[in-house]
Amino acid sequence: MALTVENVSKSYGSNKVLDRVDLDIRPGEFVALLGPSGSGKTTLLRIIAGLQFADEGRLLMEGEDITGLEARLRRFGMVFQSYALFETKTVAENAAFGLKMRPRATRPSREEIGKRVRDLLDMAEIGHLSDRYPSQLSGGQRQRVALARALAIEPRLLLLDEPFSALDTKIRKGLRGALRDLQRKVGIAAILVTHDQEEAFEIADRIAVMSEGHIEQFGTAEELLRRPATPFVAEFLEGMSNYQNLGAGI
Ligand SMILES: Nc1ncnc2c1ncn2[C@@H]1O[C@H](COP(=O)(O)OP(=O)(O)OP(=O)(O)O)[C@@H](O)[C@H]1O
Repeated sequence: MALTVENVSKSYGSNKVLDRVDLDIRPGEFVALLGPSGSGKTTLLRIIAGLQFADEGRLLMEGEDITGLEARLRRFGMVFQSYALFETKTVAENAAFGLKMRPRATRPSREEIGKRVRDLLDMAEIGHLSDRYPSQLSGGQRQRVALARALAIEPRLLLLDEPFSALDTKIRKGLRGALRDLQRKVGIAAILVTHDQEEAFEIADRIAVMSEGHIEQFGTAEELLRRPATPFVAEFLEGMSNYQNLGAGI
């Protein structure tokens, strides 16, 4: 397994927001955490990222126990809803940031950084924008920069929290394919938080449907549609029964 989440629980005061969550992510797999607002998706992702810590349970990355490891030592790439680019740096400088910040011993040479950044920007189809500043980009282009920056550090895992939710529907749909292609090419496992059923179905290999702090069912789109494990899953995915017609995933 790439990542194993084992028996993770988290409470805020008397509010239990995660209740004994288990999740296994295979190498190279794209997993979506799908559920309504407040179901605990972001909390689970933040615990995986090391930005918050579980009250109970363990996290294993490639067999290594990372439960107490601080975020910056996990070597995970992260993309959030807000673009969080450096406005005074160009696209290429933004993408190179994580690499340039590395201690000298593990930092690639300037030439290697330049090449890696160029390759990633090309893969994200924004190579022609490398000298622009964020203010000169569209929302979709900014998210592509954020994605290239997250991947530049050669992360062990890519974490995405509603990365497209601030964008309009048409751009969002275009970015789904770009994200999936890029993740496949780079070949690392990824976890996407979304409340959008269609987005999860289109991008993910497997989907964890969450409700009230636990995982109702974890499976492929086909498994979830054919054999919903609970009435909640059946109801939450009700509108997706014609998904085959969208032509992806299953
Ligand atoms: N720092 C916090 N302090 C107290 N309660 C919190 C905190 N963060 C989250 N919660 C609560 O935990 C529950 C789960 O929140 P979380 O953000 O993980 O859900 P979500 O499924 O990601 O929802 P959304 O799609 O709205 O972001 C919610 O009831 C929320 O109010």
